[in-house]
Amino acid sequence: MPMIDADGCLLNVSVEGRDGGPTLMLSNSLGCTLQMWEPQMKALTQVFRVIRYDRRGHGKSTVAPGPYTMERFGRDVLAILDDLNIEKVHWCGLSMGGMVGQWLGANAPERFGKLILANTSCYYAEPTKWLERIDAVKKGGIAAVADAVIAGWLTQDFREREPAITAKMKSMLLASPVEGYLACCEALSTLDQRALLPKIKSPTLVIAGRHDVATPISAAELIRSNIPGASMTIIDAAHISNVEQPHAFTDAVVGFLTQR
Ligand SMILES: O=C(O)CC1=CCC(=O)O1
Repeated sequence: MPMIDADGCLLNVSVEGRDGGPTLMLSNSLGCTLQMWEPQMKALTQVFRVIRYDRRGHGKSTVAPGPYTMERFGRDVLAILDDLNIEKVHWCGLSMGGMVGQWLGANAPERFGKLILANTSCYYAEPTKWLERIDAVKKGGIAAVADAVIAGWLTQDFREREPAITAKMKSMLLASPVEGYLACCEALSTLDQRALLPKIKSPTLVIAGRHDVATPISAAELIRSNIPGASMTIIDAAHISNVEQPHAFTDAVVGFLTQR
């Protein structure tokens, strides 16, 4: 896996899949590493060259000092594409990954074919929940918020049915570097990309989770209705819909990206 330098921050990047096929870049949710895409990798790598990466402050990437912004995350992605000498990719980002996708779609449209913005938001009307989370993590580490976060990621039904997958997701969250996690929460506490959405011209699919309370269907609808021509699919899942409903998520991604 290459480590790619983005203005002094080393980003852990993985490139797999069909050589010469169209390229799809995947972007993670807060508190997740590139491993969150494992349920999709077998199917996606048959059709696409797939790029995954750990956002700065997460996984094996450098925990560069904050503050972080969506622009910083977007410029990290452009640094990866430049380093790999890739002109254009399709984008699928979940949660924070979808927020970075909004920034890229509006600010670097020539580098992106189609966009998939899953379980995401363009702004938070109530940023206090992020300030409370920052406070709790500063006092008690990620363990202090882990159960509540996991309850938002996966429905109770899924957690009871799939305890091993749930435990794996919780370990991933708990392994997040605290400083990187906090810097991302700070970026979320000031998020407002509403003005960017009408500038997005790429064909866009918005994916929402029927049981997602972190970024509810109303947040997805706000994004869909402000991006010209965007469509929306609702999946029977909570926030991390690609893990909770891997087949429905993969089918939505492949269907949208391969349709003419
Ligand atoms: O981790 C969460 O609580 C949910 C979330 C919101 C933005 C994001 O990336 O994850």
